[in-house]
Amino acid sequence: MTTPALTTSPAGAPVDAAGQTAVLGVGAERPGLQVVGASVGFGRGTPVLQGVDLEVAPGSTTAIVGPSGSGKTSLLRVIAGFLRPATGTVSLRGQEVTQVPAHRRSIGLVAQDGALFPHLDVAGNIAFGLPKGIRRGEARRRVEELLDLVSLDRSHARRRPDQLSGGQRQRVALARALARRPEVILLDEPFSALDAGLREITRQAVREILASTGTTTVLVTHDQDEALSFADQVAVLRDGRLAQTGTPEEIYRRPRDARTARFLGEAVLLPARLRSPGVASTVLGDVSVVRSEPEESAEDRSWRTADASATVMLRPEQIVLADEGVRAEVLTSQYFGHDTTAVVSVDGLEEPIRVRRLNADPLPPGAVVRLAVAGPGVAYPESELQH
Ligand SMILES: Nc1ncnc2c1ncn2[C@@H]1O[C@H](COP(=O)(O)OP(=O)(O)OP(=O)(O)O)[C@@H](O)[C@H]1O
Repeated sequence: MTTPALTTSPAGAPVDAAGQTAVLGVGAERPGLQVVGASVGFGRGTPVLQGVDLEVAPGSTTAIVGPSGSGKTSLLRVIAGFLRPATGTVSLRGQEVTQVPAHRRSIGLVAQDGALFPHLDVAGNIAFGLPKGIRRGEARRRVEELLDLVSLDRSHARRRPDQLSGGQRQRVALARALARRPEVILLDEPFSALDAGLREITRQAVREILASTGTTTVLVTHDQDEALSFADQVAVLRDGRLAQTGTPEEIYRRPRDARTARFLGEAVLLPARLRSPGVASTVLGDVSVVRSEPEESAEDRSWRTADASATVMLRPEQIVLADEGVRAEVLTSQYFGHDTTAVVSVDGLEEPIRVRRLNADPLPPGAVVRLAVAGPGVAYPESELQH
C-alpha cells in the first residue's frame, strides 16, 4: 500500500503523521480499538469502505490484508483520524474518537519507509514524538529509554537517518511513534522495504517491543505470511468489506470462501460430493471436512442438504505421497530448500493440482506417485469451484 496518503493528511506533513500522540485516555487500563460500521466514499463511485466492523483486543495485534485497492489504507486513515467516515464510529478503549482530530488521538504511526526527517539525527527524530514543552533533561532521558526499548545502541543517537540500515531506521520510526505511549500503533507496511533476512529479524523485534509495551497494534500488509505470523487476529479486506476476521489458524484452515482461501496461501479446490455431515467424496478419496459459512445465495443453500455437490478446499501440504492412494503423474517440481512443490495430474481430474512436501527432494517429471489426504478440508457450495 502507499503511505503518502497517510503522511500528507490534514494533520500535516510526514512529520505530524509519524508522531501522532497520546492525549486521550492515559491510564493504567490497557487500550483497545473498535471500528463500527465504517463507510467511506470518494465521489459517486462505489464506496471504498462499506460497513466495516473491526475490533482489536487490548494489547493485541491485528493484521489487515487484502488485494491492492481493497481499502486497507483508507481503513488505516479512518482509524488514524485522517479520513472522516461517512457513517460509522471509531473508539479507543471504549471512548469514541470519530470526531476527534488525528493529532489528538492516542495513536502512533509507523510508515513504510519510516518517514524520518533526513536533516534530524536519531535523537532529534525520536524527540519529535515527545510531548511539546517537555524539559530538556527529561527529553534526553526518554530518548535514551526509547533507544533501549527498540534495541538501538545509544551511540547511534547522533547519526542521521542516511547513516542507518533500513532495519535501524524502522526501529527509530517505531521509537518515535511510541514516544508518547500511544494506545494504538498503526504499522503501514513497515517491513516491505527491507530485504528478506532483515525483514524477518525486524518483524520479530517489533513484535516483541509492542508486546512488551502492551500496545494495541494494527498492521497493514500485502504479505500473507507476515500477517499470519505477526498477528493475533487477521482481517481480510476485499472490495471495501471485511471478508473474514479470525485467528491466523482459522483464516488459513477455515477460510470462509475460495477467494479468501486463495488469498491466504495456495489452495487446491476439488469437486466433491457430501456423503454425511463431515465426509466428502473426492477424486482423492473420502476426505473429512468442516463446512464453511460463506455468504450464501438462495440456491447455494441447497448444498447443505445431505448428498449434495460441493467443493472441497485443501492446502497443498495436506496432499501427501502414500504407498496406496490415487494415481498421479508428476508434471513439474520445484525445490525451495525447506520444501518442495510438485504439480501433478491426477486421474479423473481435469486440472493438475499442487502438492507440497517438507524436507524432500524434487520429483522427476513423469514420475508416478500415489496420493492421500492428511487432515480435514473445508467444504464449500459447488459454485465456489469457479472462484
Ligand atoms: N483520495 C481519494 N480519492 C479518490 N479515490 C481514492 C482516494 N483514496 C483512495 N481512493 C480509492 O479507494 C480505493 C481503496 O484505496 P486504498 O488506498 O484504501 O486501498 P489499499 O487496499 O490500501 O490499496 P494498496 O494496497 O494498493 O495501497 C482505491 O480504488 C483507490 O483508488
